[in-house]
Amino acid sequence: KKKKNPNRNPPGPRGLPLVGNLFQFDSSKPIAYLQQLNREYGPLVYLNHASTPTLVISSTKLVKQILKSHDSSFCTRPPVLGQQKLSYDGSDMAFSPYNAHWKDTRKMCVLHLFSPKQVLSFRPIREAQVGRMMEKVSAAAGASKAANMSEIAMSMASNIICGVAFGRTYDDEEYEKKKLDRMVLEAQALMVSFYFSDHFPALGWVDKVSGLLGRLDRNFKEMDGFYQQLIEEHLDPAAPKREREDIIDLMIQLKRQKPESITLDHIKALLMNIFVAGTDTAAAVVVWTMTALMLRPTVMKKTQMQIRQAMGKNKGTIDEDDIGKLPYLKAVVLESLRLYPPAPLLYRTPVNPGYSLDIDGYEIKPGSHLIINGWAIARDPETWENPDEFVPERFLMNDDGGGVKEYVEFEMIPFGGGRRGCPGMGMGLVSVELALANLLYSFDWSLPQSPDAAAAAAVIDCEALPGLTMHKKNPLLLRPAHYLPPSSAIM
Ligand code: HEM
Repeated sequence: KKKKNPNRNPPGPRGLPLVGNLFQFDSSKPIAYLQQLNREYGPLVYLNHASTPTLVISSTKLVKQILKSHDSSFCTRPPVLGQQKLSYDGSDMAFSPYNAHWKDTRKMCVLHLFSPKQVLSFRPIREAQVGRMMEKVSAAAGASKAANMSEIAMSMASNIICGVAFGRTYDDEEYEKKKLDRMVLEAQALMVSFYFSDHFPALGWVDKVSGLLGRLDRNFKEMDGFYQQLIEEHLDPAAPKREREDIIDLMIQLKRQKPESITLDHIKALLMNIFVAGTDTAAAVVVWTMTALMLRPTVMKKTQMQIRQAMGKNKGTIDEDDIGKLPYLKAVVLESLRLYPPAPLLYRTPVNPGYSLDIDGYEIKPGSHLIINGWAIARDPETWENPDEFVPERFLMNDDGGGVKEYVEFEMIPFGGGRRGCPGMGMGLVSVELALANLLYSFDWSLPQSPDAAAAAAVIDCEALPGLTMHKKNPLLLRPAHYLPPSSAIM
């Protein structure tokens, strides 16, 4: 085994005394910052975040070492104050440390909540919400107006999750819905905020004085009240019967079977995960895929042609049974997930704080935090031919379609990997494919006319907002035109 620098850290930028590289990390543009480091120092970069050694990993070869060979040692999350508070101190799955609770919760979710059978049982919710989305787009087309696809995709994804999680959907203008959206957005921002307490425990008071802890507390109480009310409604024997079982019903049944291991806080924390991890990831995939296609008219044409040929002119609405007949669309979604992963950074730290690891000849110190840069990994030139080009064909079995190849594990990681990989992948993918199939089948798309060239360019630029999920910064405003007469295009 080669030992390049047994006693030295991997390469990285010089830091300042005490704070190290902490304040060099540009959290408003994390991907651009990490890409710059990758270019300058290679696929393994060392950063000193106050006293925490932080490693940035940007190649398939290295990510395999972590998520495959050393997964059991690196499947816990670094503790972050905002995430701990909003997850009821790790009573959830996504931010829980790797422990017996996480193992039980993960098993329960995989077996009962996100199983293929359960995902299938939510199919009517997805199809109904995609239908509502199509009505909105159709109204914009009828009025020859631009549709705000960022808002429309978010509303669809959020209504699917509300239906799945607690059996309710909302109108966009409803007060409750606006309140929920605001709370979830605030929670997401608080989860990635910078807390002095995380890096300099002695300066924890700064978080209090700055008002951050107050905001965190208020958001927690608001969200907690919302979950509490939902659970009470589900427990109320006089409540009207719901059409189908939702996640809260399933959790209540599981709690009855195992009252000692499932508490109300566990149910609430898991609801938080489903809102935070399931809503805007799916919306972001729809928006980035439409953006990618608008930037590449030839691929857009080919995708629409393949869908329209496979579905014929009288399909009306594409349903989930049809998706298997659309290999090119599936390849487009995979290529979009490769180049625009909505959650591009994965976070890990050793399960055992004393654990040290040798990566690529460097000894990684105990207690290090790892940032796995999925954005760079999916562009690794050692793995991909023309990595920066959008080529859906790379996922097809052959030139005539003939089926879609699965991507090779760790060559791209849009759903993460190893034990902490996304358990909602099946549910997320099917919603995204159904939405895109319908949008591309029924409408032709163009950019809104704008006298302002900069505003017009922003519509399909690729600037992203910072956060756990990478959203397009400028809303995607597109003009839809009915490809078929409206009566046959809409259910
Ligand atoms: C297309 C949509 C989605 C994408 C791209 C996505 C992506 C991801 C990624 C990158 C991770 C981190 C994995 C890791 O650290 O290795 C993750 C974790 C997770 N996702 Fe998803 N996700 C999607 C949809 C969903 C949905 C619909 C749900 C639930 C309804 C969900 C629930 C979760 C949970 C609970 C975790 C945490 C798992 C753990 O820490 O054990 N996701 N997802």
